[in-house]
Amino acid sequence: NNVAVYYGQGANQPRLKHFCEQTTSDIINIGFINKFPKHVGDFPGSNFANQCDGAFFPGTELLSGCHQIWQDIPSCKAAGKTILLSIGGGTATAQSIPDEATAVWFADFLWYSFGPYNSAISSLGWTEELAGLAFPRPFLTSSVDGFDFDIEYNGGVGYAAMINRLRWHFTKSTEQTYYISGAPQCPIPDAQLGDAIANSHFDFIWVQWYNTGGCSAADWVHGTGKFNFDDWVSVIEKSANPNAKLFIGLPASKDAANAGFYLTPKEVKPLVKTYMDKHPKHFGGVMLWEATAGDNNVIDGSTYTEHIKDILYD
Ligand SMILES: CNC(=O)NC(=N)Nc1ccccc1
Repeated sequence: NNVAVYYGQGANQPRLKHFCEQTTSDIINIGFINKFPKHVGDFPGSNFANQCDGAFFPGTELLSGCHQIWQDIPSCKAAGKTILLSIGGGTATAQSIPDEATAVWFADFLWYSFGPYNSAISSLGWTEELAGLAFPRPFLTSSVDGFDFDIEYNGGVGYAAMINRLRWHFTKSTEQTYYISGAPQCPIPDAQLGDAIANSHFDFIWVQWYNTGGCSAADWVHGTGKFNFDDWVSVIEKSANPNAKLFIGLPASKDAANAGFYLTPKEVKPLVKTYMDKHPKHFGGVMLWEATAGDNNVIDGSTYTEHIKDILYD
């Protein structure tokens, strides 16, 4: 079982390698690509909070000086971490995919800009003169292991096409395995990712069981509502990848989510044990929002993230 954490939006967060030097997290979602292309040829935009140097590729909202992330990804991969680039996030309230052509363009952009470096297609010193001729490399020669879809608004159309295009790129690249993951909210069907989950291949689904009362992890602990892990297993079994792994998404500290959703490690343990044992085939582990909050939430001398890791491995 794995611990997946989000990185990139933490308050005063340390650089990425701080988390790659720890044994606690296995999958790190770097968030976010928080602006989406409006049409073919348009660039997406990014935000990684205090990381990067504030410079953008000219004429875009895409950060160009993320030297810490560029430097740290190789050591993260060497430490056996899976590094995914997360698209969307809680602030992408006005983002959407207007049509199929833009979905394919967005997928190509992500692949050539953040996937395996190919000097024939992407330029390390991208300038505006190269627009339309070459893709930029925000993390320079470093590449990610796949893409996470944290689509919280205006979803539905376009994401299945985008993911299927990324899958096409994945099959062309035999040098390593690439992954697709998603972070739906707990109500079923998820308005934003339901269509994509049904029609394109996800490897990991980490449900945000901490934003919506009635189906949350806190509901299970408090004996309210209906925590719906079982129902999400059924969704996955009917999806384009019936073997996708299902993770329990949780807030890593009290102030990392809306009031009432945070659970202490003692409260989490029976929940994780119950569903790990009930669904051994689909249970993938726990996702935490987010890395820095978990690191700063020290309980009995261990971080929250360490407590979660221990619960999964005890
Ligand atoms: C993995 N994605 C999220 O956790 N998104 C999100 N909106 N989280 C959140 C952060 C603070 C308050 C409520 C939700």
